[in-house]
Amino acid sequence: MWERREQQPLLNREAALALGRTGTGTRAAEPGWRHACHVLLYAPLPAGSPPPGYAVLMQLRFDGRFGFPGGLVEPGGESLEAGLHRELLEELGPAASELRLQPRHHRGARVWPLGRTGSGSDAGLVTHFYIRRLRLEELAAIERGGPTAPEHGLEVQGLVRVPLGRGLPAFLQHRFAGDAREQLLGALPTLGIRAPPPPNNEDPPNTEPLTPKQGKE
Ligand SMILES: O=c1[nH]cnc2c1ncn2[C@@H]1O[C@H](COP(=O)(O)OP(=O)(O)O)[C@@H](O)[C@H]1O
Repeated sequence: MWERREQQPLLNREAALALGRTGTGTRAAEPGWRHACHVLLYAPLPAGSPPPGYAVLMQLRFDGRFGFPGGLVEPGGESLEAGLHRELLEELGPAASELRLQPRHHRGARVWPLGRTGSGSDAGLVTHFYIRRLRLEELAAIERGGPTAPEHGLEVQGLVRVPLGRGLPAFLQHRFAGDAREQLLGALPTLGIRAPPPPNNEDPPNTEPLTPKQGKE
C-alpha cells in the first residue's frame, strides 16, 4: 500500500530527481523511485468570455477518475520532459507533438513514499506536475485530435474542460488520480481563481493520492 499523506511539500525538479541518488550512482541506478509526469494545459478564452476566462484540460481515465495527461517516465533513460512527451503522444495524439514541454514548465513534485506494507524494490512514487499555457487554437486542436490518440477509449475515455466557475465545487467532488486534485487546486492561483472552500457539513472529498498499481493502475 502507498502511504496516504494529505499535505506533501512541493519539491522542485532537481530536488525530486536527486531522490535516492547515491554519491557514485547514476540516476539509472535508482530503482527505488518511480516518477510520473502530468501536465495541465490551459488557454485564455476570447475577450468577453465569462470569468475566469480560461479553458483547462483534464481527462477521464479508464478507472473512472479524472487526471491530467501524462504518465510514468524513466528518468534514468530519458529526461522527464521526453518521457512526458512520449506519454502525451499516446494519450493526446499527434497534436501533442507541438507541445515542446521544457523544465521551465515544471511546477513542482510531490513524493509518496511506499508504506511499510509495500513490497518489491520501490521506495515510492514522485509525481511531477507541469503547467503549459497554449493559445486557444492550439488547445482546440488537441481536443479535436484526442479521439485519434492511440490510448483513446483505452486509458483515456475523453478530454474534458474543467468547469472553473460555479461548477468547480461540484467537479471537485469527483474521484481524482494520484494528487491530481491537489495539482488542480494548486494551479488555480495561476489563473487568478480562488480555490472554493470545502462544502458545508461535509468532509473534503477522499483524494486517495496513490493506489498500488494493479494491472494498468
Ligand atoms: O493527473 C495526475 N496527477 C498526479 N498523479 C497522477 C495523475 N494521473 C495519474 N497519477 C498517478 O501517477 C501514477 C501513474 O499514472 P498514469 O496512470 O498516468 O501512468 P501510466 O499511464 O504510465 O500507467 C499512478 O500512480 C497514478 O495514481
